[in-house]
Amino acid sequence: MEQKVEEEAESLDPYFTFGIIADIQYADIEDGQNYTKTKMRYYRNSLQLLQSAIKEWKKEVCCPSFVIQLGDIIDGFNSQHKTSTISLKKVLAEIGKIKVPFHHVWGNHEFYNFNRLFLTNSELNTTYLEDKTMQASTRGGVSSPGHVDPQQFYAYHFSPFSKFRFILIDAYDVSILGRDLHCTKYKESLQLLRKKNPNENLNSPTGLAERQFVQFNGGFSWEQLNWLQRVLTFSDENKEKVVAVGHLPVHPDATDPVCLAWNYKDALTILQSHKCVVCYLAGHDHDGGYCLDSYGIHHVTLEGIIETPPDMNAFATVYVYDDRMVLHGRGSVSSRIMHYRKDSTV
Ligand SMILES: Nc1ccn([C@@H]2O[C@H](COP(=O)(O)OP(=O)(O)OC[C@H](O)CO)[C@@H](O)[C@H]2O)c(=O)n1
Repeated sequence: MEQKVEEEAESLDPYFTFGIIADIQYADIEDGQNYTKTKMRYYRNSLQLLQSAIKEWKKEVCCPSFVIQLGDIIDGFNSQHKTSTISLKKVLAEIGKIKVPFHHVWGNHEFYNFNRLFLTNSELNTTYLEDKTMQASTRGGVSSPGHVDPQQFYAYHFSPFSKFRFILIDAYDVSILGRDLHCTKYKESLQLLRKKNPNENLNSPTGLAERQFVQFNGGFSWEQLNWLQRVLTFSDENKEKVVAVGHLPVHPDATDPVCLAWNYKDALTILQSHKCVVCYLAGHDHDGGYCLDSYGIHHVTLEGIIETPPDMNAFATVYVYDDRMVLHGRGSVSSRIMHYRKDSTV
């Protein structure tokens, strides 16, 4: 497969290419195990792996047009060590060494370190890269970038090439992470989480029928889902191909169920009801995952940098063509050829 992917990627000129990387979770602390003690986490080395991914992307014949950082850029331990700002600066300095735009997704570790107001005013808010041409018709109710209300959600879309659109969605819109304790969304999220998870430790999935209802996950508000509907309707009508992106996976066959978004079914139903959608990219589950759903949408959950041993790596370059995307994985990321669904628009 590896050789075929490289041959595929080099044989034709792609429309454009882009990089993907997930769960860097940098912290200047000793290596340690994950909560369940099944995997090592290499907190310092994650910065080196980011560096080598950037070197590789810079060396590519066709330099990526942009990179999507799928969330959890620094680890929650930074908060305890009071190193959140310095660690973020270090990671962003590395990212600054490649002159292509990074689109940043927000994951649970962003909220362990920062609140929404901080994130909104930080370099991790990349809504300035959004496509403004259809803003008025789709963004309804959401303030313009720079004045984003932290009570709202962090979601936007952009079109890097004619007839292709990427939509970043906010899987912590409904969540108790990052929200002010007094706001309605926090109170409603806590109420929902407590209803679904009777454990004293709300991070524990023990005994749950719906294992995704843990504190380290979140979900999508109806306001955001309606916005998503409107963007996808535009893309259908405009005969575009859409790649949706979020920190949390939305298909149970592409992840350990404990990593799914709370109301993943609502998001999935919407994505599947629009023939423009060809792919969904996520992070969060460090083991990674993949499935092609019954509607022909490719669900890629990218392996996490944080649990990737120092002598390996985990990132990818995606080559986009008229009939397929070729994902060239590095290290623990499998390469794959992802043909578009037959009914997708041309
Ligand atoms: N069974 C569990 C699992 C975790 N916790 C606590 O929840 C917080 C978040 O966990 P963490 O593993 O750090 O989250 P990641 O986003 O890095 O990884 C998500 C998936 O696990 C990856 O596969 C943390 O405070 C844990 O201690 C818990 O209490 N009980």
